[in-house]
Amino acid sequence: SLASAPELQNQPKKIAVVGGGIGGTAAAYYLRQEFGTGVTIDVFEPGTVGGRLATVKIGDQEYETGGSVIHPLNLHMKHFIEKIGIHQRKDVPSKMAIFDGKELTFEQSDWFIINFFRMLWRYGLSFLRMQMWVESVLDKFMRIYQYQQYGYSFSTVERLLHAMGGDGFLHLMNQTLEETMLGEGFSQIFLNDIVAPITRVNYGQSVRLNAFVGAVSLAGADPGLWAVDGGNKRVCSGLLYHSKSDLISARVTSISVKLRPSKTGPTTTFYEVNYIEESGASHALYDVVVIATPLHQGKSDIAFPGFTPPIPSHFPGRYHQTVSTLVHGKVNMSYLGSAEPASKFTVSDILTTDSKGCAINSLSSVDPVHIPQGYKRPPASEDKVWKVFSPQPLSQEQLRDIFISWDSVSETRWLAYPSYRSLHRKAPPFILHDRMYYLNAVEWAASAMEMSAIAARNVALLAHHRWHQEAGKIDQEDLHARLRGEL
Ligand SMILES: Cc1cc2nc3c(=O)[nH]c(=O)nc-3n(C[C@H](O)[C@H](O)[C@H](O)COP(=O)(O)OP(=O)(O)OC[C@H]3O[C@@H](n4cnc5c(N)ncnc54)[C@H](O)[C@@H]3O)c2cc1C
Ligand SMILES: CC(C)=CCC/C(C)=C/CC/C(C)=C/CSC[C@H](N)C(=O)O
Repeated sequence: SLASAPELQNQPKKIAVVGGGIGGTAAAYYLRQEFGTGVTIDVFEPGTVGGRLATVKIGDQEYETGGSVIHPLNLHMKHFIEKIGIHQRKDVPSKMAIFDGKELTFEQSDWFIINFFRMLWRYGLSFLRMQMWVESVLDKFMRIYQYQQYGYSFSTVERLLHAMGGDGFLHLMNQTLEETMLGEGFSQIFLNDIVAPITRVNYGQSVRLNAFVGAVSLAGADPGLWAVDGGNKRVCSGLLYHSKSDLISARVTSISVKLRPSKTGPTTTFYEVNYIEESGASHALYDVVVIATPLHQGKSDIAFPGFTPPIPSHFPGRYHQTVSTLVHGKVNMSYLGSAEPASKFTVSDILTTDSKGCAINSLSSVDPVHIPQGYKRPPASEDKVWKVFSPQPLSQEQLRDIFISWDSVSETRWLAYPSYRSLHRKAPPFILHDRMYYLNAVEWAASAMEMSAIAARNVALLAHHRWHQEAGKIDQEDLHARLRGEL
């Protein structure tokens, strides 16, 4: 193997990270942590640092148009903001409603006790049982932090999931959320009324996505979600700065292996990264490469000529389109089938059921990325910013249905996350070649900021252990039992 060549026993001299989203910048941060100050880390990013963490300006304020909420137990994201010295956005209490394309079928009250009894009346203990099920998945999920703390890494997404939750987690990847929850005794009505609206707002997909990403989606409706003051993408620029990496504003077009004689005799292998920057095409040699962008149609187009076995530019499976439309205007209460006066309507998140009449996945009143002192979210009677998630761009007619007036519309068409409909096809590997790694393989388990951060730490550890031939830190079984009592 290339990693066993004697000249590789020292530290690598140059590492390339392809992609400057949360995955790539977190990888740069953890690679610096693993390999120390002697290595040069170049991060290639042709667009804005942040990738799918992005904001748009409306009036004088910025609003999140991509990844927006972070779970209170997402420990890497928490660690990043502490390290960078930025803060959580001030919390503005939110209120949820469910819309079936004709009317609001559920509206959260300001009072916890009223919500509790409404849910109990309609769905018995299903709501509480669902929270307990998600908590049990999260409990196992949290094991990854201890494994990573001790330096353990995994060569595939399946091994990583297995280390967290054993066969049970692999089983979640092979079953739909619908099958799993029906099997756990939840009713089809509960799935249609409550679970589907959550999977629709969070992944734009039905309850027939795999049960692992389904659980992550339900966790995305937990209380205590947070965001970063000034915009989530600040984490990416902060990590880039802290990792002391060099940002190269360029698109990588191909990566191939190059052999070079070394001073000591034996030939050394490098990766030649070809890229296009504003001034034209260029290339550079690296010891280690981390790909931190999805290798899928429409997401990136990187050729890997000359590898045996071949590395595809595009792995099987496709990314799901979610269009995020930010509208500054007044919502049309009669579109929501509501007779409530707009001045009293303070719901912030309107989720939708999987019914024919519903062209949108969600409609949310959004707050700016920085919450000014004394800020109160305006009621629906006032002009404010709404975010619509839909599978297709909204037509003028749809806009006229949903809003009575508006003065700005900003549309972002995202190839947002994998289409999780086809059940567990094997995820792509984390290791593409001896010293070339693929972070976004993790998105086939679930796509979320924290998932990219976990994969970033995993590939940095993998790169380090494989460079130094520390096989005992890769793909170890029974870590949970072995580390019990260690922390
Ligand atoms: C609308 C939407 C809402 C979401 N909401 C949430 C949420 O609330 N919470 C949550 O946790 N997650 C959410 N997500 C998911 C989350 O945003 C992603 O999982 C995460 O941002 C992925 O980060 P990444 O760095 O792995 O990939 P990306 O952010 O896609 O970064 C990849 C980068 O690589 C660059 N690139 C592509 N090709 C090349 C090339 N050839 N050379 C060099 N660079 C290249 C791209 O420009 C891009 O910047 C949401 C996603 C979307 C789209
Ligand atoms: C990875 C773990 C354990 C938890 C992450 C939970 C989480 C924050 C999931 C959200 C995933 C996602 C793709 C959300 C998209 S929409 C977000 C928000 N509702 C919005 O309207 O912007």
